[in-house]
Amino acid sequence: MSEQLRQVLILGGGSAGWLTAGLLAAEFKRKRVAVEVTVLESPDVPTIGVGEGTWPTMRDTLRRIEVSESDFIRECDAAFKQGSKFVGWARDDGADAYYHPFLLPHGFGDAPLAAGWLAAADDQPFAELVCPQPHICEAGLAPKQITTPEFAAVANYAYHLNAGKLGEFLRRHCVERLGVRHLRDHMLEIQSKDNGDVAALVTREHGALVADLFIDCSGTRSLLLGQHLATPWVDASTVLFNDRAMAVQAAYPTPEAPIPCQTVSTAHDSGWIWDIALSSRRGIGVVYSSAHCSDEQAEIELRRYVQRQLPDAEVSTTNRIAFAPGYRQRAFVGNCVAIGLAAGFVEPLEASSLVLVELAATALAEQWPNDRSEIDMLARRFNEMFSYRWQRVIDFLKLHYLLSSRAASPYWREHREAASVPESLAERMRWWHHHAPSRYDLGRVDEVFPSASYQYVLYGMGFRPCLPDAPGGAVDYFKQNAALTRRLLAGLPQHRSLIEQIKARGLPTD
Ligand SMILES: Cc1cc2nc3c(=O)[nH]c(=O)nc-3n(C[C@H](O)[C@H](O)[C@H](O)COP(=O)(O)OP(=O)(O)OC[C@H]3O[C@@H](n4cnc5c(N)ncnc54)[C@H](O)[C@@H]3O)c2cc1C
Repeated sequence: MSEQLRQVLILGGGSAGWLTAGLLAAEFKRKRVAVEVTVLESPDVPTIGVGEGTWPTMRDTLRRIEVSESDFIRECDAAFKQGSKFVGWARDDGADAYYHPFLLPHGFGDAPLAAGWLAAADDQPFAELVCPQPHICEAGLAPKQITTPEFAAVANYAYHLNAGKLGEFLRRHCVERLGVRHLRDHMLEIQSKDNGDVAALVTREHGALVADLFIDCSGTRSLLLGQHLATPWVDASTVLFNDRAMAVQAAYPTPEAPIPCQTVSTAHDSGWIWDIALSSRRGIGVVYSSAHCSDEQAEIELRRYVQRQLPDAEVSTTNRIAFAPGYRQRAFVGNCVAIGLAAGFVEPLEASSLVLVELAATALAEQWPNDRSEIDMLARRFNEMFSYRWQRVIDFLKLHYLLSSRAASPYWREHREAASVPESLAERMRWWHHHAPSRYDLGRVDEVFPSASYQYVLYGMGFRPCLPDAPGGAVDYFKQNAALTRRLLAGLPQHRSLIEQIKARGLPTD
């Protein structure tokens, strides 16, 4: 007899728990499937409190969850993000900078843009030649106008947001609009069935909570997949060395100060510093490797950066975070699936964590099993897909370190040692000496980082391939990009001004 899945229990009420609850409940509502979604969140264990930069997928995620973009911007102190600016990653003197924007290069796939850029030989950075977004960001402009409907873009965008407020915002929406049940209680132990499936989570106040499927969003503790089921851990620390972070919040100098529309990632001797501009404040943090840098030195780097960028700013106390870079070899075992930090985390570079949450929860919602007999099939597909995704994320992040010429500190030199480079990346690097990254390099649906992202980072970091193609029609696309850039610079509002207008009037909803 088939056992239909009627109850799903999500352990954890951080960003992963609530995004997952929202995506599942909204999909069940659309499909008229009667599945009860419960979120169990401990009053004793705080959420991690960071994770403020997103990927453009977040627009589709919020739209699917059926929230209003204007409300989200108001309530989560959100601002727009059009990509990342990398400062000082290529050279020891720190004077280099390049953009990884969210818009694809203009003419991508239609003309040999990289060959055209090399032939132009006028020192213009690749991203600036092929994409308007670096120019839009440098001018402090927003990616849309007040007349652009919610979630629609003039220039592709993601968000910077307050992680604590996002959880609160999603909780309210999920409970009030999507019928999600919320329990604030601490899980004490896990009960199992004879076949190894989880039967129930035993809580302090509500006793044993049974469900058909359990989602582990318990953060780095990974209580179900890691501790209870002991699924193997894939250690990524030999490839990506960072394992510590410290974060502060800094006030804008004046209420009118511009809001940067990109994440700024600035390299230091043993890691890098993120600078994420919300509408209400900047979130700034240092990421580093404890094997290469003491906590004291990292804090000095962080304070020095804040002092340089925002002299005299009011700065919060420091939030210190330790993490182990890696991921669960299988995130879906029996009737348990891990999403978010419980499934893994490598480091915050390029904001790859929340996007994996969105992809995992969407994959689960869209392929919801009809009964228990389908779970094992789904688990195999899910594990194969996410193992691939983790490997691609690790390769892409490693690329940022591999291409650096920084040589003054062991951290950067060791990042280039062959033993630390995954063979999958080393092989692609050999290929990219004579070919521009293309869809043939990364062929899956929903690649987290598409081949355009590799072009932006490779060429931004100073990698100069020897491409056999003639520049062909690339020059026409460069001219079109320049014309498009002029039009956008003339037509887009200042970022802060748009945020203020949205707060006052809201965006159109169709
Ligand atoms: C330094 C740093 C910077 C980051 N920056 C980014 C970024 O810019 N962009 C990005 O996409 N991601 C980023 N991330 C990752 C991002 O923070 C996480 O993906 C996101 O916050 C999701 O966390 P989570 O919900 O999995 O875990 P958590 O926020 O840790 O939530 C865990 C939940 O589990 C609950 N819980 C734990 N134990 C129990 C128990 N016994 N009973 C009941 N409940 C329990 C807790 O109460 C909590 O609600 C960053 C991570 C770090 C470490």
